[in-house]
Amino acid sequence: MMLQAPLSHYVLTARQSREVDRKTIEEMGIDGFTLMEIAGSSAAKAILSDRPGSSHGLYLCGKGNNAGDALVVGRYLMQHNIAATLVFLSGTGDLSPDAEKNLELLREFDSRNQLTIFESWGAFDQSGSWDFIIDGMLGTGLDSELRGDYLKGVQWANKQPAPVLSMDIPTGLHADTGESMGACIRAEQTFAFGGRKQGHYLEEGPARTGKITYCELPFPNHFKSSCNTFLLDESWVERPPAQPGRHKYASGVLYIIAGSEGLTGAAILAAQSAWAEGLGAVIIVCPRGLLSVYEHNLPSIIKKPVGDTSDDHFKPQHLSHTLEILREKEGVVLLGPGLGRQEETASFVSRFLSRNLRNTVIDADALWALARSGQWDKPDDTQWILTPHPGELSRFTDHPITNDYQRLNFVRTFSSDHHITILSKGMPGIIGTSSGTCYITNYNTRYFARAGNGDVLAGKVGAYLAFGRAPDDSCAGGLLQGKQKLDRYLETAQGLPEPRDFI
Ligand SMILES: NC(=O)C1=CN([C@@H]2O[C@H](COP(=O)(O)OP(=O)(O)OC[C@H]3O[C@@H](n4cnc5c(N)ncnc54)[C@H](OP(=O)(O)O)[C@@H]3O)[C@@H](O)[C@H]2O)[C@@H](O)CC1
Ligand SMILES: Nc1ncnc2c1ncn2[C@@H]1O[C@H](COP(=O)(O)OP(=O)(O)O)[C@@H](O)[C@H]1O
Ligand SMILES: [K+]
Repeated sequence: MMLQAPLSHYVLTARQSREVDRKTIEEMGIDGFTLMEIAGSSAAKAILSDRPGSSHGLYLCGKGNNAGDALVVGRYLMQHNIAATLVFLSGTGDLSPDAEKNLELLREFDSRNQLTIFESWGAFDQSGSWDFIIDGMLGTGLDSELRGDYLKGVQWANKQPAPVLSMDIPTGLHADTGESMGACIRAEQTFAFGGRKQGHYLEEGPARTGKITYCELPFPNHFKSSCNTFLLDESWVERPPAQPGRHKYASGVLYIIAGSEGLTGAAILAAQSAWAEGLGAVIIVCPRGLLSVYEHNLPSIIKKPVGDTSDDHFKPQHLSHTLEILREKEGVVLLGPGLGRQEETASFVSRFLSRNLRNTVIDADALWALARSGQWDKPDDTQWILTPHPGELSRFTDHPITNDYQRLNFVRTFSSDHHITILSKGMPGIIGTSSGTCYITNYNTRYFARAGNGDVLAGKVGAYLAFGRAPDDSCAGGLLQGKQKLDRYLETAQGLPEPRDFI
C-alpha cells in the first residue's frame, strides 16, 4: 500500500494557504471573519487549558489578518479574566477589515478595564510583566525582510522571559522556505491555522516554531487537493506486521551488493540492520577476497562470493554471476553501502543497473556512480529508491541546492520526472514519490548524522521493500523506525546514539 497521509497532515505554501482561504470565502460563503473567529477561538481554548493561572497577556499586532487572529484570542481570554495589553506596530488606522472589526469587539467586551492599547512601538511602555506574549505581527503575508518596527518587536520579544505564542507562523519566518527574514520570533508554541506551513519544517523553522498545534478550519477537503506535501509521523504510518511462521524465503529476501576493501563495515551494518527486521533471508553478494570478513562478522547472513580470492571490490566481470545469483530467489536489492569509487566498480554499477530487474534501493557509492554516469537505463517496471544525503543529491543537478526549499522542490521534480522514489537524507528527511507527492519528517534528524547511520537506514528500507511494502512506505518505515529507537534511547541513555543503537 502506498502512503496515504490524513488531511490534517498536509503542509501548505503561503500561496496554497491563501488560495484555500479565498475559495472557502468565495465559493462556500464562509467569510473571513468567521474563519478568524474559529482560528482565534481554538488557539484561546488551548492556551486556557495549557496555561492555567495566567492573568495578563501581551499581544504584538501587525495590521493584517494575523493581528486579527491575535485579537480574537485576546477577546476569549479576557472573558476568562486575563487582561490584555495590545501593541500595534503599524498603528490602528490601516488594519485589515476583519482585524479592525475584532479590535472594536475587543473594546466592547472590555467591561472591567482590562484592556491597554499602544498605538505604536515607540509608545509601548515595556515595563509591565506578562504571562505570555502573543505574536500576531505577521503571518503568511510576510513578503520581504522585516521592515520598520517589526525588527525591533521581534528582537525585543525574543529577549523576554515570557513564552512567545505565535499565530500561524513565527513573525519573520518565511512560510515557504523556513528562512529567517532579517530576524525571526523564537516561539514556544505556534498555532497553525487551517494547515501546517512548509516553513514550519524547513531551515530555521523547526528551531523557531516550537510546538506546533494544528487548528482545523472549515476548509472543504476538495480544496486541499492541490496540496502535495505532507508531514510524516508515527500517528499515521503503520508499523509493519511481524510475519512469523512463514517459510523463510516467503517472508522476504534482500540481496545486498555492498562493501569493498576498507569499507566492509558499511555492508555489515546494512546487513545487520535488515536482518534485525525479521527477513526470511539476507544474502550478501561480495567480492570473494572479502568473504572471510563477512564469515567472521555475519553468521546469520548468507554470503555469495563473486570473482576470485584476489578481488576486493566489484568489477564488470562480476556482473553475470551477480545477476545469476539474483535469479535464484524472488527478492529485492540494496546496492551501494561501502562499494568504493574505483573506476571498475562504477562501471559495474552502471551495467548492473541497466540489466537488473529487481526492485532496488540505491545508496552511497552506487549513487555516486549513477550520478557520474548520467545514464538512466532503468528497466521498465523496476522500482528504484534512491537514498542520497545532500551532497549525493546535488550530484544529480547542475543547479546548486543551497537550502531545504530548493532541496524539497528538486526532490519533487526529480522523483516524478524519473518515476522513482527518493529518500533525501538531512534535516528534515524528505521522501519524494513518482507522483510528485513529498513527505517531510518532523523530528530532529541531526542525531543520525554519524557515519554508519545511513547504512542502517538503507538496510531498513531494503528490508521493508523486501517485505512487499511500497517504496514510499518502505522509506517512511525506515525513517520512523529510527525515530522510535531514538526516542527510546533519549529516554534512557546519555550522550549521542551510535549506529548500532538504531539497528
Ligand atoms: N489563510 C488562512 O487560511 C487564514 C488566515 N488567517 C490569518 O491571516 C494571516 C494572513 O493574513 P494577511 O494576508 O492579512 O497577512 P499578514 O501576515 O497579517 O500581514 C500582512 C501585512 O504585513 C505587512 N508586511 C508584509 N511583509 C512585511 C515585512 N517584511 N515587514 C513589515 N511588514 C510587512 C504588509 O504591509 P504592507 O506592505 O501592505 O504595508 C501587510 O499589510 C495568516 O497567517 C493567518 O494568521 C486566519 O485568520 C484565517 C484563515
Ligand atoms: N531514522 C532516521 N531518520 C531520519 N534521518 C535519518 C535516519 N537514519 C539516518 N538518517 C539520515 O541519514 C544520514 C546519515 O547517512 P549518510 O550521511 O549517508 O551517512 P553514512 O552513509 O556514512 O552512514 C543522517 O545524517 C540523517 O540525515
Ligand atoms: K505571527
